[in-house]
Amino acid sequence: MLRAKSLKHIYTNGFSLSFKDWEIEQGDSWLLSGDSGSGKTTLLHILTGILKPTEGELIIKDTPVLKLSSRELDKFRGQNIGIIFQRPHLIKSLNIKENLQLAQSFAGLPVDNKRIDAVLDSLNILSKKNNYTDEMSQGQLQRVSIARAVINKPALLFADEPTSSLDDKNATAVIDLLKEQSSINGSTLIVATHDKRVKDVFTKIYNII
Ligand SMILES: Nc1ncnc2c1ncn2[C@@H]1O[C@H](COP(=O)(O)OP(=O)(O)OP(=O)(O)O)[C@@H](O)[C@H]1O
Repeated sequence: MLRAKSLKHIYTNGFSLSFKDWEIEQGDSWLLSGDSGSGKTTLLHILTGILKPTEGELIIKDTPVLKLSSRELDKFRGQNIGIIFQRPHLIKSLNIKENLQLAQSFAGLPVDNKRIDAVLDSLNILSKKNNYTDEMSQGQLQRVSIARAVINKPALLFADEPTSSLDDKNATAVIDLLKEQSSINGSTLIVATHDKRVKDVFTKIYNII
């Protein structure tokens, strides 16, 4: 379902990163591992269409992602890829429900309030759907980020260092939640982290050397 071949990125200052080839099958759960500064975020940004690599090929669900126009790419990403960033990317002037409605519209999909309620319920924050982001705790905000990422049932669910700032108990809880949500939504999970505590939970590891 995802094939990355000969990916290479050269930053404007000349710093260059090359990535070994990667094939991801549907239903896999992958750990993207590597030391700090090895290129995990760079690779994650390439695979999610946020960063265009200097060279290489990226096929997701038979679509040559790097050949899409920016408008096509936005739509493709909205429908097929969910991303949980290190910090929540939510719009402060919208409440939680409206943030999720926006994620549906942005992907070119109709607003589906039943779906929004079901996702918020599965994450135990349904009662907070009319709250604004500054009326939520950090843990609740992280669950809203997960809700936003899975709202369109993405084929691929990516998370960038979701546990780095958490204690052992909460780190385990977040990984369990990501696994549960990827299973409910039929998404393939890829978690980038250098957090050694979560390594055992994944069936496959892509190591950046
Ligand atoms: N805009 C940029 N211009 C030049 N070099 C960059 C840029 N962004 C990142 N880099 C370099 O690319 C390398 C990989 O960075 P990246 O953020 O992908 O690493 P990472 O593995 O995610 O690190 P961490 O675990 O510390 O978050 C680093 O050496 C970094 O200095």
